[in-house]
Amino acid sequence: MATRSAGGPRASSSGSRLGLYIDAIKPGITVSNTATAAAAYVFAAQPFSLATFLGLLLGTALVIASACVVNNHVDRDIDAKMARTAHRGQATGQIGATASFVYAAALGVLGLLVLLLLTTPAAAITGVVAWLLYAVVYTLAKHRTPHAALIGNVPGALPPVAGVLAAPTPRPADAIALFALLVAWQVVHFYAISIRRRDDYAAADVPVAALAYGVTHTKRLVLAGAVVFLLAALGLGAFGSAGPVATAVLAICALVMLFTAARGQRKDVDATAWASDVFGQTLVVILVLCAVLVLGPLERL
Ligand code: HEM
Ligand SMILES: CC(C)=CCC/C(C)=C/CC/C(C)=C/COP(=O)(O)OP(=O)(O)O
Repeated sequence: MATRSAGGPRASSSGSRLGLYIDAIKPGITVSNTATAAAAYVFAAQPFSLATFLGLLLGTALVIASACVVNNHVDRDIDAKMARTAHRGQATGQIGATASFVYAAALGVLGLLVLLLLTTPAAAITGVVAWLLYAVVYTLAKHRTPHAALIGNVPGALPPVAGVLAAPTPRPADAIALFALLVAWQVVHFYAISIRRRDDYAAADVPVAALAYGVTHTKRLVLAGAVVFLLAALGLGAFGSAGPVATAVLAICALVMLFTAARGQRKDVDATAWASDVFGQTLVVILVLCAVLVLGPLERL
């Protein structure tokens, strides 16, 4: 039977107690997902309200952080077996069940209150739905099926939808195109990760795509994700509020990812190194997407 210390440095700490609690909210994921919500609000809000923007920023960050704490608690056994996650406080046993529960509840309740008081009911409801999908549905599915990636894709694509819905007059086309962009982006992002980290996932018996379908098939899914990203970028220009410059920048990002994805289909390419390149590119692309959304309104002046 699996024990929490197997494969992980149970006795070692990643730093101070505060450091462990910061780590427990997955700062990279919390910050980047919050950024997509905030950027989508700037893109969609006419007129812009600073109070709503700050409420969305804080409320979304707290709700995502809460979901990450729950996920880290449930995942503590598998996290202890993966080199990338073995240092986490819940995996090492330094953050127990009660502390996780209190921490997640405090973050979640505060986040929901901030969203309800400072944004719109639709944005707050989107936050609750995303919390349930990530903290409960994805987290339970991750251990059992490779389709978990597609389930996790939905909450990952909902923060920009919350951003649009926090605007005074949200445009459905913006919400739909941004949702599609994020879904496609995550296909590229996570299927590349599943290849790059496949040994880690194998050690923890997590059935990610690269293990369940094989590396060759997963590479094709990465390529498909890049194609859909291009279509969604064009859709944001054709049906949503993106101007020609914003659309062109996103299309260039899509073409770069497509080119890299296509290069990786060759048999002689080192799959792990290629997947790491793709992963790195997704991080640059999400930054560019946020910048395009923030600067996009300038094109409409
Ligand atoms: C199905 C959805 C997703 C899954 C399964 C997923 C999974 C992961 C994993 C496993 C890593 C660590 C990769 C490594 O170090 O090799 C990672 C990193 C990262 N992900 Fe995702 N991700 C998803 C969605 C998202 C979304 C929606 C965003 C942002 C909008 C995001 C942003 C990041 C960032 C910034 C990192 C690097 C920083 C960090 O490791 O914390 N991810 N993701
Ligand atoms: C408003 C709200 C709550 C939105 C949710 C946004 C969110 C946290 C998206 C991330 C999606 C995701 C599946 C991440 C990977 O988790 P993982 O458990 O596979 O990552 P790990 O292996 O690093 O623990």
